[in-house]
Amino acid sequence: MDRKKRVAICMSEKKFKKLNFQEICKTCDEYGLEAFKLDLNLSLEEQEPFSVVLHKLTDVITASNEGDKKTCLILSKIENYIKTHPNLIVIDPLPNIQKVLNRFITYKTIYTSVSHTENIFTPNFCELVNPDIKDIKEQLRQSNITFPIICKAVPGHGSQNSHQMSIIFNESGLKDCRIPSVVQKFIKHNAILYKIFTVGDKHSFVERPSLKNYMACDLRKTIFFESTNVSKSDSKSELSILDPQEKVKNFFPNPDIFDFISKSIRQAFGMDLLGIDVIICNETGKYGIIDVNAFPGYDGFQNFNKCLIECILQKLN
Ligand SMILES: Nc1ncnc2c1ncn2[C@@H]1O[C@H](COP(=O)(O)OP(=O)(O)OP(=O)(O)O)[C@@H](O)[C@H]1O
Ligand SMILES: O=P(O)(O)O[C@H]1[C@H](OP(=O)(O)O)[C@@H](OP(=O)(O)O)[C@@H](O)[C@@H](O)[C@@H]1OP(=O)(O)O
Ligand SMILES: [Mg+2]
Repeated sequence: MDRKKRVAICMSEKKFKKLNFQEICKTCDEYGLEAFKLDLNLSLEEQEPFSVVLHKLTDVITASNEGDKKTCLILSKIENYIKTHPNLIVIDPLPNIQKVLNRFITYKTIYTSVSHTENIFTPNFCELVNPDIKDIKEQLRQSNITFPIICKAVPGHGSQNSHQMSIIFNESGLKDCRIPSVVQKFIKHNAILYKIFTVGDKHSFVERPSLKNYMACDLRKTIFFESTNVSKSDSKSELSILDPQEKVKNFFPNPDIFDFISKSIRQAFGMDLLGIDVIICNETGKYGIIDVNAFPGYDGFQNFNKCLIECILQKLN
């Protein structure tokens, strides 16, 4: 009898726990596959055979991008292994993961692939590399970015400051821009965020809390915040409470547009496991893509394990 095909899974212990590795093993077994934890500290050859690598190596790749020597060696080992085993299925391919690790590249990729359509956009953005305020003002002008702006760390995943952000309301706040960073125009969206979770050709979406309708203001001080406190399913941030006197007209989300966004982003990034953050502009009703993540938490995605294994099987066949 043929041996079961083996799926090598490689991620942080924290992610293994969240994913519930035992459950994944069970589902794999039901579908005729065998899952095991790949140990990057051992030789990969020693752990053969395996046909698929399923990973969340965003933290490893980011540390390596940032020059950490030990992590560079680990990453080279796996990259060389992939190079010499062209039939190995890697979910998702490492070069494609790089696109979501740098927010500037992420936004450029969205801009050039999906944002030309009528209802979908990515808010105007630019990369800041020079702390000179005159230069920052000029960059904002050239990129057509008006206040308020949101300033984000360049690495979107895995770095210590990936999730530290600020909202800047006026020119005097520009001194608070972290350098380097990516700046994006703030879009008012009635404090509602939609997370589209994609697994291969399937997706679903959930509603989450988000930032309230901030407006430009000459006197207002910069707000610094941790994005991890704002848009989780149980977040109760004071930054999300709409002004009581504000009358808001909510747009009902259109599942067909989410379907289109999921397909377009999957194609543009060449990835199967994606989290896509979308807000609906409360003035135009257009769908703004503000963030793309590799292998997100999938909190609220029904039958995730089954969809994941079906996605793997599709690639194997
Ligand atoms: N351009 C924008 N306009 C308005 N609000 C925004 C914008 N960009 C981000 N936000 C708000 O800030 C939050 C964090 O932004 P973003 O998703 O880029 O951060 P992140 O750290 O990459 O998040 P994640 O936890 O998804 O990895 C969003 O959930 C949303 O509430
Ligand atoms: O931990 P959570 O379930 O919140 O998942 C978050 C995930 O953390 P994890 O890797 O531990 O799963 C984050 O990855 P890192 O930036 O930290 O690499 C990022 O993808 C968030 O977008 C996910 O939040 P979501 O978009 O799904 O709400
Ligand atoms: Mg996000």
